[in-house]
Amino acid sequence: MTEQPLIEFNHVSKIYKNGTVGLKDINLTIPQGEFLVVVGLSGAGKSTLLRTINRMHDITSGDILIEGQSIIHLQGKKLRQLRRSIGMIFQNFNLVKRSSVQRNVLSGRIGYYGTWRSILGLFSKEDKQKAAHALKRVGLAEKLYTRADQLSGGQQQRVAIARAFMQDPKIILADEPIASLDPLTTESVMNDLKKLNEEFNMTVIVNLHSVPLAQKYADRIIGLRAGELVYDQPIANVTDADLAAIYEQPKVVQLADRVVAS
Ligand SMILES: Nc1ncnc2c1ncn2[C@@H]1O[C@H](COP(=O)(O)OP(=O)(O)OP(=O)(O)O)[C@@H](O)[C@H]1O
Repeated sequence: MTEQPLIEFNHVSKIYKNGTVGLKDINLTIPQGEFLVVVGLSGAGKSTLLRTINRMHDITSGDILIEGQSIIHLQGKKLRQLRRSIGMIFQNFNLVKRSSVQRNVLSGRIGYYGTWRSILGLFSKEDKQKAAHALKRVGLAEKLYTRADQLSGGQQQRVAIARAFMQDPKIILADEPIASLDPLTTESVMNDLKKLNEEFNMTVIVNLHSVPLAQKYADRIIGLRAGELVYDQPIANVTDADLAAIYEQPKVVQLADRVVAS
């Protein structure tokens, strides 16, 4: 008997209002606990793919299932529950810069609180302890009361990872999490994501431009090109030549596009 995948894309297409094709007939299954890396040229649809999983973007056709349940029509409480179970890491960290690190990390718990308690910031003692623990995990225990904008980019991204951890998510979506970081910091951020994956069996889906990092961290690599899934292999089968092919510039088409666009 095959195990039910955690996430399933069935013939998923996304066309933006202006007619741009974001995703084209994507069929994909992602098992629980996988560290999946999505690669592809800029504009290939990587962010779109990620954002359909937590319904930041709605799809045009097809279906997306999580644990066998379609998510595409979820509303209200059910949608909030879905989003609570999915942590998101952004390229630009998305912290509240003028708030303390503690407050930023605690905000990962908001999905578990009623509206008023969230607005008033009345977090429980347990959650404050959990926040301290989450920060310790990413090596920032001593920064609890520091303002977020006083941290380096790498530290801010690690706070964002601690915030995602606070959600107790099943899935972590990371959209170019290291794009604005130096190589050393990059490794620590990727290691933090890998730890969540290995220690808590969280499913991690990361959009990356760096081929070496994709090869170092992924269990499996998928490639997108112009919204289509053009590559899908477990890491053991991935070759440099495959990855180079995904990143090959479609020169003729691009030149033609520019002429049309100019
Ligand atoms: N809100 C939007 N409205 C219209 N088109 C969009 C929108 N967001 C993305 N697109 C287009 O959809 C396509 C896929 O974009 P997407 O951001 O998913 O690509 P990407 O692979 O993540 O690119 P990058 O690596 O540059 O982040 C692109 O052609 C992009 O211009």
